[in-house]
Amino acid sequence: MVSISGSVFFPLTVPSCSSRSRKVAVLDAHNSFFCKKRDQRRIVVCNCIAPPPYFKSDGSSAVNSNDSFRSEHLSPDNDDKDESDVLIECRNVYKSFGEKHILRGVSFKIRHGEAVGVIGPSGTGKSTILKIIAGLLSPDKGEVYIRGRKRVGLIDDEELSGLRIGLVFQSAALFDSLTVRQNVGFLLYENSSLSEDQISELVAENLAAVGLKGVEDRLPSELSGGMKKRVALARSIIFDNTRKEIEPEVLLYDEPTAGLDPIASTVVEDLIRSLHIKGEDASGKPGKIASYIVVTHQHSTIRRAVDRLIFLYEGKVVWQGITDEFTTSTNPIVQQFASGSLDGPIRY
Ligand SMILES: Nc1ncnc2c1ncn2[C@@H]1O[C@H](COP(=O)(O)OP(=O)(O)OP(=O)(O)O)[C@@H](O)[C@H]1O
Repeated sequence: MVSISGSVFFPLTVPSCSSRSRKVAVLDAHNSFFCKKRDQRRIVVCNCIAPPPYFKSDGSSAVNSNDSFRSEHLSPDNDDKDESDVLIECRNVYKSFGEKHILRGVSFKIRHGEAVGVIGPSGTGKSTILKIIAGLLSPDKGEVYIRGRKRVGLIDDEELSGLRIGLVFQSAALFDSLTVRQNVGFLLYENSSLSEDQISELVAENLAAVGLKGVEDRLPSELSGGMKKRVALARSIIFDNTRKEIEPEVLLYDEPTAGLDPIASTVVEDLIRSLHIKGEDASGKPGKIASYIVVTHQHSTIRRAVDRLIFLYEGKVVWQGITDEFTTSTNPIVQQFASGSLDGPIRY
């Protein structure tokens, strides 16, 4: 799954072992497709490379990732801290669309083991920064480092850095004409040499991890909104487990609970937690996600699904803090956003 300038690339044809597609489709903002030769651009969402030695065997970091964020602060990062567990760093990132200057010097770090929320008013560039981290957009200025290696191009760079980065779209972005099995196993049908049976087994396992069983043969239209999001999560976490390497993975969630009722939101929030290495998935296994970032507007998601918050406003990080500080902060921007007040520095 690769996107450039707002277009998302997906393999186009229905996956089948006998005829692995050599084409990818470009899904534009209006969900229309056109074909593109796969060889023009490699599709990399899940590459499996061993973690560096500073990760413990259980996948957790040897370094306590949260110590530097015990108190809120405006400066994006604590530079005195050990850098060895930094998975992603945005350094002074700028991005404009035409005359719209969206990101104007965004800097932050995501460390191994972190669960981070990115919040801020609408249109402030939250989804844009996720796409830049995922390698779907390139910054106009500034750098993104993936495990200390500067991203030079777009998504292919992940392969060099040994970090799988998955982006879970707000809309779930499932293929309507494919079954749940084909949607979840999509990249494996396309990119692995696993047999259909092996892929089916992995699909069932990953659906179980998100609390879904027996839905493999259904079409997306036969699922509720919450189920679709869970299928999208299963698709994000599935990988070829016959490869020997253990891969750390970062998941980027773009408004995962938007449009869900409060209970369905809670289900998805808990699911996000359970997929994290500090959690346990629905089938009782430890989660596989090393770190994740959630873009959200929902208070419940802020409270339930993340430990640390990054507040974007007018193209910059204006506040960072642990989740508990969000409602007690004396920062007027944060206070206004947390209370939903019309009075304050944020103007609509
Ligand atoms: N590919 C693009 N081309 C032109 N403008 C874009 C593109 N992508 C985003 N924008 C614009 O950039 C701005 C920031 O968009 P973005 O989706 O990152 O904001 P956001 O903070 O995630 O907003 P929201 O909370 O409403 O989802 C918006 O004004 C949007 O219209």
